Order: sequence, then structure tokens, then C-alpha cells
Amino acid sequence: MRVDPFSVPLSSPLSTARGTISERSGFVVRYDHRGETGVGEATPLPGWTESVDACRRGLTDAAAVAEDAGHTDVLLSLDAASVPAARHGFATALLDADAKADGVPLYQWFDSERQCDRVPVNATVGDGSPSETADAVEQAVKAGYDCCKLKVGKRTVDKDIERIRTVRERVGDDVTLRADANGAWSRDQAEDAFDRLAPLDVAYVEQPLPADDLAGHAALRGNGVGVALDESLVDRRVDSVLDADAADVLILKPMVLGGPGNAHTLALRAREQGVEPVITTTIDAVVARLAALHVAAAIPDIGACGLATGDRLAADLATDPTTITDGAMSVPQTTGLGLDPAEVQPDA
Ligand SMILES: O=C(O)CCC(=O)c1ccccc1C(=O)O
Ligand SMILES: [Mg+2]
Repeated sequence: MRVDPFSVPLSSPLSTARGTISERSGFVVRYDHRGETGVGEATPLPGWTESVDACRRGLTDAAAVAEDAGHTDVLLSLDAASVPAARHGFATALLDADAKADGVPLYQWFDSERQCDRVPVNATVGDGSPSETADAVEQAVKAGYDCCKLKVGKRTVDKDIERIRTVRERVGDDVTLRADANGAWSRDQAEDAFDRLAPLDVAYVEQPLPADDLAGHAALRGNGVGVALDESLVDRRVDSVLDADAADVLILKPMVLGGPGNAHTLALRAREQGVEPVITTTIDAVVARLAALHVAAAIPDIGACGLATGDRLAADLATDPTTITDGAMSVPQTTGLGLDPAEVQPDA
């Protein structure tokens, strides 16, 4: 197992109710398995995952385990609850090698019956003034997106409603709009916002309330605007969220959930219980974006996912093999993730 650090600034920082993401640091993980070198990425996002230091320690410990034990022991040494990003890094490298050894793209390793060439994606638009927000959405629509997710909750509810009304008037009724409050609203604010978002035909709001307020989220459901939970899945078992009937949609971030395999399993479990899964990145480099893309590609009839985040990075670990056209991302059909490990360069 080899672990190499990397750091990339964002050319387009993402402004949210919980601060601005302006740089991403993490580790590239390589692991030799079944005659193949698999590559993975651990890119922790403090608040969502362990810290960069804890991630480094997790991977260092895992590398020591790998010295004289097999991959099962390494996986067992990486706890999804305490070091999810580190576990994601190793688990992705292992899956990449497995899928390569089996001669299939990773999504077919999850489901050998599936053929999936494209996954629908949403454009992600950060906080900004009403006109800045409408400009960004208009630009995305011109680029072919038909689904946009807008960050809200950094301004007053009045201002956010004005932003979304401005967007709706600018781009018309055919564009699906989502919002993401990142837990910023009180129950009263959320109730007010949901009443005013319904006539603007907003499909769902991600995490309107703080992560712990499952009962509050359950009570918001049913006015036509869906409730999606994201932060509520950090530090909480997905089963407990499903049992609380608190969500129409679950936002599943492989980096937060301890790897692509965990995200895939939880997506299918959500589906079984009538809750729609949406797979998203944590604004990652290309290795982790591809891992998330393959998870989404493995799920039949998946809706638009939050995977279109690559163009925010000022540099990347390798050339991104995907293209986004007409609001959908192409899925590599070569083996594994679809990257040549020799072309993944942490220093690039
Ligand atoms: O879902 C998307 O469109 C992109 C991903 C995204 O918004 C995000 C990225 C990093 C951290 C948190 C979030 C979030 O969904 O709240
Ligand atoms: Mg979110």
C-alpha cells in the first residue's frame, strides 16, 4: 500500500451556509491486489469526516496492517464511523483493483447485469446575490443542465426566496431546482421557507434543519417540497434515519460513508424503503469523483446526482475521462474506475 498526499486549491470556491470550501487536501492510495494496482482517494472534509491528520494516521496504521495481513484485515482496521475518508481511500483502491482483475468497469462490479453510459447530474450553485445566482443557473442551463442545486441558508429566508424566484423567472419552468440549506434554518424558518418554495416548484431542500432534528424534518414533509437529509447521515446510522420517516431523499457521499461499497449498499437499502438516493462528491479530485460516479451508475434509474464538481478544482490528480453533455456525465466503460494508476500524479 502506498499513500501520497496532495492538495489542490479551488478555482471556484463553494460558498455555503456553513462556510466556504476553497481548497481540498487528501491522499492518493495505491494497493496491489490480484495482479492489478488499484487507486483510491481519501479527501477528508472536516465537519463531515475526520480531520486531515486523523485521516493520515488512519492510512499510516492501515499501511502497517497491510505489511503482513490481507485486504480484509486492512478494511477491518479502518472504521467507517471514525475515519470514513481513510476507509474510502483504501476501499476504492481495493475495488478498482478487483474490478480491473474481473475485467469490468466498477459499476458493473457492483451489478454485473447493468449497462449504464451516462448518469444525470445537477449543477451546483453557491450562495450569491439574486442576479449572481440567476446568472450562474442560466449559464448552467446554457451548458445543458436541466437540474440545478442552489446553496441557501447563508442569507435571510426572504433573500433566499428572492434568489430562487429570480432564478425561476430567468430560466423558466422546465429546469428542476433543488436547494441546500446545510442545516441553517430553525423550524419556524424552514416552515416559512417550505411554504414559499412550493409555488416556485423546488423539488427538495437538503438539510433544512440541524442534523439532529429528525422529528423536525419528518414534520416538514408533505407540502410538495421534498426533504433530503445529508448532514443527518454524519455520525448516525442510515437505518435510524430511515426508521424516523424523516426524508424523501438521502444524500449519500461515499467519502462520508466510508467508501463506495457502503454508499452503494445504503442507496439500495434506501430505495427498498421508498427513499430516493442521490450520490454526491464532497468536492473531490478525479479518483473519488469517478468512484462516486460508478456508485451512481450502478443504481437503476438514478436521478440527478451531485457529481459535477470537477470544474471547481484549479488542478487535478489526472485528466478527467468524463464529459458532461445535456446534463449527464459519461461513465467510463474501461475496467475499474477508468483511470490508469500511472497517470495519477499527486504532485501535478
Ligand atoms: O451535491 C452537490 O451538488 C455537490 C456537493 C455538495 O453540495 C457538497 C460538497 C461538499 C460538502 C457538502 C456538500 C453538500 O451537499 O452539502
Ligand atoms: Mg448537502
